[in-house]
Amino acid sequence: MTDRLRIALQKKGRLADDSFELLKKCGLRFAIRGGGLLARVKNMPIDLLLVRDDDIPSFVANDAADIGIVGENVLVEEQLVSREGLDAEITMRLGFSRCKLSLAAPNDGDINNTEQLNGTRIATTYPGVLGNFLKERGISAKSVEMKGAVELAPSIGIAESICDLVSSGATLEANGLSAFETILESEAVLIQSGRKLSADKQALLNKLMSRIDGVIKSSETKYIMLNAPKDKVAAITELLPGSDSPTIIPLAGKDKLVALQAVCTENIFWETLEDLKALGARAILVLPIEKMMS
Ligand SMILES: Nc1ncnc2c1ncn2[C@@H]1O[C@H](COP(=O)(O)OP(=O)(O)OP(=O)(O)O)[C@@H](O)[C@H]1O
Ligand SMILES: O=P(O)(O)OC[C@H]1O[C@H](OP(=O)(O)OP(=O)(O)O)[C@H](O)[C@@H]1O
Ligand SMILES: [Mg+2]
Repeated sequence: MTDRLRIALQKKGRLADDSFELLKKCGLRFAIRGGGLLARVKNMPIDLLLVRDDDIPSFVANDAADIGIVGENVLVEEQLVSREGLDAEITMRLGFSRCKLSLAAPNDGDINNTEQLNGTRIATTYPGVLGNFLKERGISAKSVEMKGAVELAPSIGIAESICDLVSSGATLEANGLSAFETILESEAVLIQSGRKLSADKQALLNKLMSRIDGVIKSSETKYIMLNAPKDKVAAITELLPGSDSPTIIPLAGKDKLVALQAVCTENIFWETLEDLKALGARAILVLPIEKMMS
C-alpha cells in the first residue's frame, strides 16, 4: 500500500476550483494538467485523484482514496442509494459550494406545496434523497431521473415539478419555476471512511485538517485598527464582532484619543463601520488575515 495520502477531488466543475484553491492555501504545491487523472503534490507525500464528483464517496469507501472533497448532497445521495451501505462520513465541513436541494414547480401551475405532489411526477438527479423525503412525509409520487437540465422537465411535459440544486435561484427564475420546500442544505465536505490510516498518513491528515481549519477561520477573520476617544473604548469594543479584548495603544500628543486594534472572528459589515464612526472612531482600517493557527 502506498504511503502517500490519496485525496479524491472533482476534476472539473463547481467544486473543482475551490477545492484546488483550498489545498493550495494549505501549502500543497501541485499543477493540474488538462487530461490528467492524477496530480502529485511536490512538497508533501500526497496524491490528488481527479474524478467525477459522483464517484468520490465510493472511492473513499472502497479504499481507492483515503479522503475526498465532495458536496454533502452527493455524499447523502450515494449513502442512500448504495445497497450494501457506504463507508464514508463527513470529517469536516468546508464552507464553500453552499446550495440547497429544493422542490420547485411552475409559477403559473397548480403545485405550490409538498402535499400537492401526491400522484404527480417529480424530475430529479437525486432519487435517493427525494425518495427518502417523500417516504418520511408519506407522499406517493413518481420520481423521473435526469442527469442534468432538470429545470426543463415541466416545460417539456415529463414531470409536474422538480427537485434540484438551488443557489442564487437564477436558474429557477429563468425557467419560470418557484421553490416551495428545501429538503437538504449542502456545502462542500471532507469525507473519510472508518478505516484506520497508517500512523504516518494519520499524522499528515491531522496536519492538513489543522491547516484547512486555519484557512477557513482566517477567511472569516479580519484585523481592525482605528483611533477612538478614550471614553468610547468600551462601547466600541461591544460593536466589534467576535472580539473580546482589543489592544489599546496611547497616541503621542493626543490625551483623549487611543489607537485600538483587534482580531474580529466574524465578518465586519459596512453597517458596523458606520456605527463605529458614529461613536467617534476615526482612521478605521480593516485588514485581511492570511494565515491563523491557535
Ligand atoms: N449553483 C450552485 N452553487 C453552489 N454549489 C453548487 C451549485 N450547483 C452545484 N453545486 C455543488 O457543486 C457540486 C458539483 O456540481 P457540478 O455541477 O460541477 O456537478 P456535476 O455536473 O455532477 O460534475 P461531475 O462532472 O464531476 O459529475 C454539486 O454536487 C453541489 O454540491
Ligand atoms: O440557483 P442557481 O445559482 O441558478 O444555481 C442552480 C443551478 O446550478 C447547478 O447547475 P450547473 O450550472 O452547475 O449546471 P449542471 O446542471 O450542468 O451541473 C444546479 O443543477 C442548478 O441548475
Ligand atoms: Mg456529478
